[in-house]
Amino acid sequence: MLNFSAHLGFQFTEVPFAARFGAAAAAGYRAVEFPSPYEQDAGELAELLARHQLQLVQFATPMGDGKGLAALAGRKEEFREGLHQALHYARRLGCRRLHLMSGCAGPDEPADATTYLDNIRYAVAFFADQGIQSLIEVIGEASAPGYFMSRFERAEWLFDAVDSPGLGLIFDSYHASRLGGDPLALLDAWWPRLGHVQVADDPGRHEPGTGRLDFPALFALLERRGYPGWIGCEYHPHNGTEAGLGWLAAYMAGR
Ligand SMILES: O=C(O)[C@H](O)C(=O)CO
Ligand SMILES: [Mg+2]
Repeated sequence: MLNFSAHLGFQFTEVPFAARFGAAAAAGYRAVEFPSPYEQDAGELAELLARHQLQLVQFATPMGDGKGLAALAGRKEEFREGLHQALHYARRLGCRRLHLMSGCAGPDEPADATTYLDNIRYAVAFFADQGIQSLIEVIGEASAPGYFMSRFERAEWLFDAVDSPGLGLIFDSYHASRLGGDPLALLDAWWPRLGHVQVADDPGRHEPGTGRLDFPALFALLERRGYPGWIGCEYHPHNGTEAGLGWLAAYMAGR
């Protein structure tokens, strides 16, 4: 049976951030994820996770003022300093996966492959020593203009160059579909490097079942492969988080 994690940046936004932990647990989730814990005190977050018996599945290293820093030529020092802050939170929160976001290039913010590769290699080694897996995710430019890690071809280049089990892919069904690929074929091809999965339907980025993606087939593939990890529910609820959990109840009932 597959395991699902609530994405607290997308779901349960009807209530303030601290209340989302209890709401997710009450809805049956045993794990959560959200990109940035740094505005909250690590001790308070640890207490919320413990009180609601939730695991924290993954979060991102400090993202600067946007979607990360790893490929930004002028921000190498800031990226590397951020790894220490991320490690502090990961240890305190018992989290074993960290997302290294590439950042978005802009007119005054150059990004390049050499900076990115150096930084990813450095971070993968830094976290692997601590038993933490580093993750990258392909996010299309339509969702994040200028995002450096915006194509699966580029991810292939990165994985070949880094060549370490300490690096895994976040496969996000929505971005995979938006990029024009066949999400099932992509998921299958990326299986050996899979570190985490996120789901949302396309179009709309709402609940599974609201668009054209074949989630029964996607879940069957993950089950067949014996996927041991978590599936983050990174979608915008169409009509309220709890009202939109029917797809998950249906999946659970079918197991
Ligand atoms: O944009 C995404 O899909 C990422 O997973 C994300 O939100 C990280 O902040
Ligand atoms: Mg995602």
